[in-house]
Amino acid sequence: MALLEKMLHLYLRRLSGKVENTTSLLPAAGFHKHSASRALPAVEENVLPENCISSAAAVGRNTPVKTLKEMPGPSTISNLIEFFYRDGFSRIHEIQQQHRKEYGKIFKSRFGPQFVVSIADKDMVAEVLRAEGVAPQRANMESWKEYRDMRGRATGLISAEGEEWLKIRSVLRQLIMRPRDVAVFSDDVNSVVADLLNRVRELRAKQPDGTTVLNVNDLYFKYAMEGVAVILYELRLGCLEEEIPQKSLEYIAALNLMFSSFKTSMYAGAIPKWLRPIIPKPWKEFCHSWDGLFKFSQIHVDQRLSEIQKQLAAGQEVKGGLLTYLLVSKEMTMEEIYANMTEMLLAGVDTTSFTLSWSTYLLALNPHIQQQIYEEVMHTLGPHRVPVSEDIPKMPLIRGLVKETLRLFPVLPGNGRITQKDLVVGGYFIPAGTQLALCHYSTSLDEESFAGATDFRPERWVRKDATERVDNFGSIPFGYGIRSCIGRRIAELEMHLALTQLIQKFRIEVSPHTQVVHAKTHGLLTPAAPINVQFVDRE
Ligand code: HEM
Repeated sequence: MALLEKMLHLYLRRLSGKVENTTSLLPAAGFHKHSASRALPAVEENVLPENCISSAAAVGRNTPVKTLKEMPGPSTISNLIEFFYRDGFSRIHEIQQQHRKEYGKIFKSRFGPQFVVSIADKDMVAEVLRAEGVAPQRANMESWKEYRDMRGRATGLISAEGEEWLKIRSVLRQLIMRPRDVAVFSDDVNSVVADLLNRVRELRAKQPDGTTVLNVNDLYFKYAMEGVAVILYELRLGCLEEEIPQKSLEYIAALNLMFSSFKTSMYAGAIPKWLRPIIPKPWKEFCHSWDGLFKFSQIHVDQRLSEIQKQLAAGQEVKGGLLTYLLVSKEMTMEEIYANMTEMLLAGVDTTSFTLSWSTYLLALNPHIQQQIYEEVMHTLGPHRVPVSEDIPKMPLIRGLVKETLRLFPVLPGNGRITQKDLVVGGYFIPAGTQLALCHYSTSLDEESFAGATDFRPERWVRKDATERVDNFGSIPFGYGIRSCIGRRIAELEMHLALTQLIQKFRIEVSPHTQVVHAKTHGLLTPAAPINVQFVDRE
């Protein structure tokens, strides 16, 4: 009883924001933990439809199907201890592995009223994703929707469902889903990369050895923010300047605050409404951070709208990028534009910056691999030519570098789905409405799919012969199918152009300040300590 009390106490402390929490910017990424402001209808564990025989190839024909009741999994009490007593929230990726070892490739968990089936096998993940309907549901977004209803805001792509989601997705997918759609942003992104290179030079000059840059993620956060802003809002914020303009400083401070308070308030979704008067802080912070995020987007969207109106009034031709198109085409309402700009900014900064940080760390630790990639860059571009998006397919190792980084450190270590129809997976009957956790970290590090799974081998993505065949469902860092990451091509463009030029200009090396950096889950898979490396001039 004392233990239960202690766990409840810890739980409430977390909920009230006194303990750092670890939720995700993308609701599905953090699996189930912030998706239950209104619990899903209880899943009946002991049910099988009549004459239920599995047709799934994985279990063979005419195999009797088992019920969820028969599925193994950790007990509720051991889950509570793991997550709330042993701070499992910062080790979700490791717990995935541990549970897979203990219970197999498909197992169930219960978190209070929430019931989750976890799938840690690439073939079963493929089965689930291939069976998706036209508008898959990732997680229960009730708390996001509640905020939007309360403020009269629209839902964006992350939070929308059904018809609403289909409408927004069909507008955005024609603008940014294919590499050639985002190729038009190459010059804008390259102007941000030029600032990134300058900033590296400025930062290392401040260190006694003249080469070390401390905490590269801080640098990449600003790069990613500037990169997404130039594409989404068609403007430069000046985040990478030595003297950041006051106006931009305020934006950065506001955004940082929003990001951090957003992270500490995600538990709002886990608190039942009736408990809010007793524990008001998470919901208040949740609303406060959304207010800030929407305000930021609205300022920039309105600013662009007024520029367009002035151009039109002066009889000038209106030219521009993504935002201009959305404003001019009127395919979305103003509220939908605000909501999507807000949610895309939210989804596009940390994801890209953590991946760049991990790539940099892996390059520093593996100089011989870095040398191979450098030679490829030299062969394609020489020492001075700035790459454009058409150059990227000619540099398969640059692409392999990003893929391999995301395999070893999938920034979203897991994803979610709520099944929309009855399924048989791994021999178990899973009724519609069941919450699934797709364990991407675990499948990414599976020896069966990736020989030498813990080794950093970007070239495994280049060779596609029988021995090194890469199975895509083993590592799907951007998700799969119709509900996959809409910003994938934007993120890849930003990462490919930045990494190519960093490798072209600098040798990235470990420094005496470099420490062993492990991953921790903070919603996303983040470096648990600062990454400090040297950037040594190539020439
Ligand atoms: C390394 C960078 C990134 C990674 C690894 C990543 C990964 C993901 C993943 C795994 C999902 C869920 C997909 C699914 O459920 O199947 C997702 C969704 C999403 N991402 Fe990304 N993302 C990245 C960058 C970005 C960027 C730069 C943007 C925006 C500019 C963005 C916007 C979104 C949006 C709006 C969704 C929701 C899509 C929907 O529900 O239809 N992401 N992302």
